[in-house]
Amino acid sequence: MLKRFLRRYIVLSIFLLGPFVIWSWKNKNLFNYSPSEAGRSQAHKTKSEQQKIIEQYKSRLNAREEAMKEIAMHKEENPGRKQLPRVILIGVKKCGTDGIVSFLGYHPLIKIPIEVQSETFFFNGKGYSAGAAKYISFFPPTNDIEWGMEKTPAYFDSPPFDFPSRIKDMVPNAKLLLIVCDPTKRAFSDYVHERMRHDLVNDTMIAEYKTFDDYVDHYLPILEKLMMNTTSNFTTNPSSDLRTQKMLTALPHKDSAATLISTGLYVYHIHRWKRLYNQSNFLTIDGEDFMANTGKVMEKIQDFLKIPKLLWKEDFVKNPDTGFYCHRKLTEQHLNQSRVETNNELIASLQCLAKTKGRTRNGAKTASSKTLEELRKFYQPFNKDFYREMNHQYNWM
Ligand SMILES: Nc1ncnc2c1ncn2[C@@H]1O[C@H](COP(=O)(O)OS(=O)(=O)O)[C@@H](OP(=O)(O)O)[C@H]1O
Repeated sequence: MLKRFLRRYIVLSIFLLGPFVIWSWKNKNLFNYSPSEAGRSQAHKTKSEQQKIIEQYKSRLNAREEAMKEIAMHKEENPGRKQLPRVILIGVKKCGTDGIVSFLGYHPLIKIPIEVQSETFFFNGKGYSAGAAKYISFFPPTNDIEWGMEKTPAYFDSPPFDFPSRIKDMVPNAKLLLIVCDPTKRAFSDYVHERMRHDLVNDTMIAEYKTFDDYVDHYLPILEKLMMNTTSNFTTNPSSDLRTQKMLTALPHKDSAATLISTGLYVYHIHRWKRLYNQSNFLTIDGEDFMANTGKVMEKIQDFLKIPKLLWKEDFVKNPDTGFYCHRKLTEQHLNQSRVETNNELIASLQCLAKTKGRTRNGAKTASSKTLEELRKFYQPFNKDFYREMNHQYNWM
């Protein structure tokens, strides 16, 4: 069934998109056009150039609508059943996990457990001992072409040390997504999050530390000391440093507040996942890239999952008020717009993340530059090791 569906989608796409691909290659210079910002940067293009581009987009939109109809029909004939998910987003907390899962939720083949706001906390929660039936109960029914998905940001650095095998054993074929980000910014974001939680429910691990400066003043020396005593002493071979990996993974049980800093020591946490997962079933996303180029990253994720690319980069539009990308499905109406919409009209048409997202990254809350600098210095050698380990140059400061 899946093969038949994919075959029809591919044939339809080739039929409708083939001429478009050839045409767009020949007209590369026109390709700065983003209809999601229709009218905003079009002054330099002639009317006929704009018209050509719009017509090409219309063909793509038709192909997408046809694919959506196929999926809806397939869904009607095959309502599916409750089963294990096929995608799990394992973290990292405060790096954009909500953005990934919320935006993927606009894909008609991705099904997330809405009742628990997509977070099951199954593998690191009390329910784990209840087994697969309990886990399955979280997910909406899925058929052969649909993908159940959950995210629990704390999985990445959750104890016990063999935590990844909990997932691998129960859902052996699941694809894992991981989003990492600048650990200094992550730590501050996590602090603000925990502080808000404290103000709301009066129960968090950082209650005593009234400011981020207070928190870092207390905890950074503790972490520095712990890491000084590692065999690798800030450098060289974190993969062989099993003792440190285990020590860091056990930290949440000993002193959970320390995780605001220890979570960002990615190079030590990544190894236990790498032992079980390879590039075909584990995708790591740079959260800074996700924030700056949301649509591009969403396309990359669909490629990795090998699902039809029905979310396009043009479906993500920056909110001029917050600077964050939001979802707005491109339609013919946007292409036909005869005038530039106002900011208010634009904002009203966007599907953005909840207001609890975007507290620190857009500068609404800031930390002292001295504290941030101290943290940056601490993370620097570990970041470098992580870049080397991942064979990717992340541009974190
Ligand atoms: N599109 C978009 N809109 C709003 N916010 C965005 C977006 N993309 C990434 N982010 C950043 O995501 C940060 C929250 O990360 P998480 O969703 O992983 O947080 S959580 O672990 O689920 O609590 C959140 O961190 P804060 O700025 O500290 O609130 C945002 O900076």
